[in-house]
Amino acid sequence: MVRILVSDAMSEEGLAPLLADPTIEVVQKKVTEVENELDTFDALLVRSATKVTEQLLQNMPNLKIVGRAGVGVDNIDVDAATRYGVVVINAPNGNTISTAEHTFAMMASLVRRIPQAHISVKSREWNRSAFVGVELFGKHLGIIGFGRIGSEVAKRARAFGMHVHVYDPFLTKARAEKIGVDVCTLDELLAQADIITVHTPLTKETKGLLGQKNLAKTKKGVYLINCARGGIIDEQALVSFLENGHVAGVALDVFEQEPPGDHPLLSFDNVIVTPHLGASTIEAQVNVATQVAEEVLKFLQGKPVTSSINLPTLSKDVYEKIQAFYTLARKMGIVASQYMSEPVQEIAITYSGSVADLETTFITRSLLAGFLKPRVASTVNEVNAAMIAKERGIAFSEKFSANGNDYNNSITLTVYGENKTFTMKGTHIAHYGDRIVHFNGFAIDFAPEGHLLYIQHHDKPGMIGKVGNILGDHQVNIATMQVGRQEAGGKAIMMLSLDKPLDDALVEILEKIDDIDVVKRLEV
Ligand SMILES: NC(=O)C1=CN([C@@H]2O[C@H](COP(=O)(O)OP(=O)(O)OC[C@H]3O[C@@H](n4cnc5c(N)ncnc54)[C@H](O)[C@@H]3O)[C@@H](O)[C@H]2O)C=CC1
Ligand SMILES: O=C(O)C(=O)COP(=O)(O)O
Repeated sequence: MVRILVSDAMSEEGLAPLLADPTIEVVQKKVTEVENELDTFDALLVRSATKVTEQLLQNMPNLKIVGRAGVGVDNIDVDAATRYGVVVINAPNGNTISTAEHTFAMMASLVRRIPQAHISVKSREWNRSAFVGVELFGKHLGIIGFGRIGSEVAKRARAFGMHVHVYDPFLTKARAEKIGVDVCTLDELLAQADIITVHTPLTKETKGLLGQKNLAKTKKGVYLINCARGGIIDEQALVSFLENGHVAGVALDVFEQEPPGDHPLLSFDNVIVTPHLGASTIEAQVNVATQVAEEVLKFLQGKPVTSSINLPTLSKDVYEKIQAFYTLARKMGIVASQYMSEPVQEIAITYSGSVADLETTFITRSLLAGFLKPRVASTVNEVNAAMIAKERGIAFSEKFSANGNDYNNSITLTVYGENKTFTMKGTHIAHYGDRIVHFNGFAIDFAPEGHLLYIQHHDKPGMIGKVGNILGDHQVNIATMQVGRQEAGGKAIMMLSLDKPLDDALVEILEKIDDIDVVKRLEV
């Protein structure tokens, strides 16, 4: 039974695909309420409240995937998740509209002082002159971060007759022109805007982006809005610009610490606040929960996920095309790693023929994961394979060749070890399966599956018989056997597929046979 922990409040409707699956048990409890069973969960679903720290990941050794029902993953230690081989996915667009609408609600509330007026009337006052606002029409709106939410805010601002200026260092000119916004530098935006709203992720670059220095470049009387992440506008700097009257008003949905406690910002009359409500609509919550639930389900069924933070993303079409090679590559990695039982410095992969035109990132990661699996104690998979290879000083490279060299497609793997170099070539044949067609310099044809026994020997009459007899005497049945040689009477190999794995004693007996040079068990 697969166990999924849902540790933040999530829409039941969105979680329906998981709740309906009889092979899945969904536990809707906080991490602190299930401390004794953390090691039993396969998946963890969170919003922004649960902090997925390295410590939590360590306490959840069975965890395979973290699903963030929302956009920001700053509450998740993605690097640590990657190291532990845990996939992190999010729901990148399910709450875009809700957050853009909330930003607009905050903007209108800010310039018309609606929250303050509301409190006043509820306190039985009727003071119309105290709440004179300004129009949005004709004002200059500066949007910092022009992704999903920023661009939805821009559309609404234009409908309100605002002039929109955008700063986003990653925005392409073509996209900006298509949307018809004025793209400017940060300094230009700061100098022109009557209202500034931030819509970036919280990163090293954006933390404190609107701090002492940049706030000083804004117009006196500027309004500021943060419905993105606490800390993009530096809270301490903000306090001083409110105190000196430079900033006319601030709307905050997010805080450096949530909840903010008794923060000095909360005592300013012209600071309006909401408790991180951008995504809190029925629609957004159904959307994000549905997105992560469907993605987690796909992942658990071994299908590709499309919104992963730490894996290359794959469409269903691409996945279907690469699937066969993905499996072949994994098996080749496992075989090569066992054959090369020595330290390895480099792995070179050449994709030839039809496979060379495919998205090979995943195939390479699969091969690396297969190669590293017999060598590392921790979980290794497509998420962390490249990172672990790097940590272990194993370089890897990919080459592509349109020519399949007698095969419609092939993957050639060369492993450079401390003492020797090993090469193998595999191909996938439709309706036939995975075949290894070159092994260690020998042309051969075997399926990389099950309990394999590789023997390198001198090409002499009777060698196959000797091996066959010994295995037979020890009740080891040979399922298939392939042979190859470089030249008559020269070096030759046998690749046997056995019905059960060989024990050490039998390997030693085989090694002692005259004219046998190498005996290797390969378990795939
Ligand atoms: N208040 C709430 O409940 C919600 C908050 N959010 C937050 O809103 C923010 C934006 O979300 P989306 O628009 O969905 O993300 P997005 O990824 O679509 O857009 C972010 C944009 O920021 C830009 N950017 C990155 N670094 C920048 C920098 N140094 N300067 C200027 N621009 C930069 C990127 O190029 C990108 O265009 C995120 O921080 C997200 O976590 C999202 C949903 C709900
Ligand atoms: O999606 C995001 O980035 C959000 O900030 C929404 O957070 P929440 O899921 O409401 O805790």
